Amino acid sequence: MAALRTLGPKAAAALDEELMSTGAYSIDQLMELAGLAVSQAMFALSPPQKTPKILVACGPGNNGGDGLVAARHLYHFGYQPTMYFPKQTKNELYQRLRTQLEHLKVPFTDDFIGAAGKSDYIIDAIFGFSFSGEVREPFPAVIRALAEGEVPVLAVDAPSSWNIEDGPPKDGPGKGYNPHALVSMTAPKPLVKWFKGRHFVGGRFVSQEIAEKYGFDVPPYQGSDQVVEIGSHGERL
Ligand SMILES: NC(=O)C1=CN([C@@H]2O[C@H](COP(=O)(O)OP(=O)(O)OC[C@H]3O[C@@H](n4cnc5c(N)ncnc54)[C@H](OP(=O)(O)O)[C@@H]3O)[C@@H](O)[C@H]2O)[C@H](O)CC1
Ligand SMILES: [K+]
Repeated sequence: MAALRTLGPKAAAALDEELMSTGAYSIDQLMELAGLAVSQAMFALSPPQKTPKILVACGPGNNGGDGLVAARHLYHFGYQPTMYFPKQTKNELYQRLRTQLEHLKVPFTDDFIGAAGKSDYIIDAIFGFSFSGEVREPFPAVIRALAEGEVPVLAVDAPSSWNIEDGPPKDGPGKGYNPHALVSMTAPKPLVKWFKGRHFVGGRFVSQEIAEKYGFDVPPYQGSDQVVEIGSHGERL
């Protein structure tokens, strides 16, 4: 079966822009749908009875926002999330997402490595399609720990530190990082060519017309699922 078509970083950013302008979506809505999809991918990988303790690492951009939303849904699914969110922007949306978690008494930690050692699963919501260049502080040690750690990782949209077009870094903290699972938001990015783990697509709200305009495929979602599992490189299963 042919692989789903991929969406490069420029097209992915343009799609988000269109969804938020002529598409009439707000960023809050897109992030809520993305975070819900992440939480459903986590549930499909391993239910809370098996892996209750989830460490959610959030970066400063919208990839991190997806992680904040996912953690709230995971809490309601019965998991015990812990947040690592070292670089919070002043943006009001992120403050609200954080407050919602604080009301649920979801803990925030500054000690990623200590928390990782006590976790059953890690969600990597550090960088998505706007990552570029060398990993800057405070993230190199975190990315190194993801690359070298034993705890399985679910990456949101991209394994953080991977180049969106060219895949895994040849050196630096992300060298050798190949997470256990990936959930691509809306469509796989070109980096999936190098990905080896379990792979889901989420974002069940985009019309066929928009998918055609941007040159990607709407995957075969089932029932009321917000995610569908596909092959590592985007093949239909
Ligand atoms: N429909 C959808 O598919 C949706 C997907 N969403 C998610 O949004 C991300 C893309 O979000 P964006 O805000 O554009 O960017 P990122 O989160 O990927 O990253 C931006 C921040 O990362 C920092 N950054 C970038 N490069 C580096 C680096 N080399 N070292 C350290 N930090 C880096 C950058 O920080 P600054 O310090 O420079 O400000 C940015 O702040 C997409 O992947 C999806 O997960 C949305 O939820 C909407 C719907
Ligand atoms: K990520």
